[in-house]
Amino acid sequence: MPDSLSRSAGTATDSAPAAAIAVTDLRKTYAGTAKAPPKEALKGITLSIPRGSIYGLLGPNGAGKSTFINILAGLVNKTSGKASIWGIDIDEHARSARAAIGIVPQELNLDPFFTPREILDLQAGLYGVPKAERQTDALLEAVGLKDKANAYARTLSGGMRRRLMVAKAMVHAPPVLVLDEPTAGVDVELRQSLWAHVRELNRAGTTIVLTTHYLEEAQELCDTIAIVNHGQVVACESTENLLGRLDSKEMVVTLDADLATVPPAFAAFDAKLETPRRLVVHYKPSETRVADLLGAMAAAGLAVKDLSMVESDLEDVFLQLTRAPAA
Ligand SMILES: Nc1ncnc2c1ncn2[C@@H]1O[C@H](COP(=O)(O)OP(=O)(O)OP(=O)(O)O)[C@@H](O)[C@H]1O
Repeated sequence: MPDSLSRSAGTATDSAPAAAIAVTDLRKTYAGTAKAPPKEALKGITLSIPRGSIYGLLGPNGAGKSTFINILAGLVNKTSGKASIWGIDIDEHARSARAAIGIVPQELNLDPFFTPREILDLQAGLYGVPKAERQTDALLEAVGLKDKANAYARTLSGGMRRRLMVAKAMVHAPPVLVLDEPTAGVDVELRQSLWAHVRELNRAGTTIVLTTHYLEEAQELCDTIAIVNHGQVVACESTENLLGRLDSKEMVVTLDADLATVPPAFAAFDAKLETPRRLVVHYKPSETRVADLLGAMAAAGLAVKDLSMVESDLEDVFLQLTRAPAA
């Protein structure tokens, strides 16, 4: 096992890589069948997921999120490109790379006749974690299932099962944990408690990658968001910046008289003259009030005949980025 992995998730050392996951020009084309043509699911994804982050991977159905995760998990063979997990190349050191990642799949595939303790022990056995190093009780406690350690999995609620899945993905103490749609079909209360667990794991040093359809979930949890559409990254920036796109409104002003140029007072507002009588101004509602803009127009001697506002919200941004037809 490479040195870079010989540490627990909670004790990142200087030798730990800056990127928990790094992929370069990752491509996947699924082979066609007699009935279906080949499908290019990933069209050259380049991403660097910072160590210690909670990273959101968003995209509509069929965008390629599962393909991306399954390549990292070693479940799907990439067509081309490079990928490394915790600095370990998935081609050169497939086993070590897989040991650096824990995946919580969408489906709750737990054996109903095993108890949480047995399920975690079995999983630890699969990963070759020596008995003395197993953290079964600590993990069960971390996901709030200590008092259910010996209950049959079939008697656990949906939320408990999902938390057990998280613990199962953590038995080999991977520094990177991927949660695939962790709260699909989960009620609001449970969602909050799952989020709290995810934050706790992250505070303890685990890098979290989350795929979700819920913008609200990504907004709440993730420090960085990548939006994938048709197998391509269409946005990748801090959640703050992405939301910053929302703190943006457009005011379209119809004037009474022609203007030759944009008045200097509006240079800071990315103002444009669409026509000599149509001035478009962009502003941040958090910083600028409409009344101030109108005041500035009056001061500049502009007679406003009519005005309209164009608003955007996170959903608009997402839809704008993901509704574009495939290239
Ligand atoms: N085994 C496969 N064979 C052929 N095509 C596939 C296969 N798996 C996925 N695809 C196709 O590749 C594209 C990407 O699928 P993928 O499951 O990665 O998307 P996704 O973003 O995870 O979607 P969802 O949000 O619905 O889970 C889709 O068009 C899908 O139909």
